Amino acid sequence: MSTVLQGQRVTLHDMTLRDGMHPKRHRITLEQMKTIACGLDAAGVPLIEVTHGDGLGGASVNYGFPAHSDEEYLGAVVPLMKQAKVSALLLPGIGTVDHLKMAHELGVHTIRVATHCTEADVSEQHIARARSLGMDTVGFLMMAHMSSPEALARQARLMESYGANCVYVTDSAGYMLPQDVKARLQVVRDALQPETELGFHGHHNLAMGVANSLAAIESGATRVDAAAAGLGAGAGNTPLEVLVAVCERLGVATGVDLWKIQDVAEEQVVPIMDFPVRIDRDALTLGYAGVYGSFLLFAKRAGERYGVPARELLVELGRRGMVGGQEDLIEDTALTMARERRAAAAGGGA
Ligand SMILES: C[C@H](O)CC(=O)C(=O)O
Ligand SMILES: [Mn+2]
Repeated sequence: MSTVLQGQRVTLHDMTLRDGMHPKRHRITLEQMKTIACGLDAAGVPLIEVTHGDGLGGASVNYGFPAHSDEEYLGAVVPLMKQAKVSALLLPGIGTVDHLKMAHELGVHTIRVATHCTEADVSEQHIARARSLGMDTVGFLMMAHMSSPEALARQARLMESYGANCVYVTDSAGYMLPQDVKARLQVVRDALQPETELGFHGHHNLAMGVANSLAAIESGATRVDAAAAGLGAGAGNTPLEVLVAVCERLGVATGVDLWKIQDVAEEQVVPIMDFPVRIDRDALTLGYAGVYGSFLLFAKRAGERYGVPARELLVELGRRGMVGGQEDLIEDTALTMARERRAAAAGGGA
């Protein structure tokens, strides 16, 4: 592998302060946000995402109320950055064009417009507006394991046609194996204009974060997402400090200082975790069953409330093919499963 990747350059995009909001229930404090962002900046991380875990405008009953508004987080972090640029995620329907304008006015450099992998058409106005504002504009195709490489390529081309200068293949469930990543990225790469960048966002539910990121770089990705200490939904994102170390061994240039990023992970990120972000049985089930990463805590809570093991609930969510935006149906499914279990128990006793 080293001969293939030697001499390549990749832009690492930090997720700690956005995807990491999921395991923090969106309650990272402003002080934590600023300290970690400054640590990432000093370590040479070129791009840092900051918003509610579900992107701009995510503050709601459905997705969870954050400790601070997107404006407060972005307003606190952007002016402190010495070299890093800041990005914001936007899911059309949750975030609006007004949120996009607010982020632009606060100095956000990159906007990432995220849709389910079959719904790129809902990103048109947001991508077009971001591009007209001169922003680095990224299309972000979530739950990409649910689409064939060819179907994904058609959606990627739509995003490109709206003005995206980079398109991401997003393994929201941490389900993909390196062969799945390669199959998709190679076809998407071929479908896009050569000047359009390709990106990959991984989750570590099957411990494939680093291997999948390398498969993505081999397939032409020039942007890869990762989080310090892996702080992200499910078993977390690809651990940034590990990816930096492996890239260095392979001769892939990241511009990130390995010792400094290790220290950020160890001294600033691990201490703010509410629980160890690791591959426990429920996070592993997300990856195994192909379930949206941010459903983890919802499933644990609903499982406890209705007496249904989270693992069984997650398997059922996977079977039903539930996708981001259907968070309210998790409780609904748990209720149905609890009723069925009661009925089965009563029937068994009769
Ligand atoms: C809103 C999601 O958390 C976006 C993301 O990071 C993913 O799909 O993965
Ligand atoms: Mn994610």
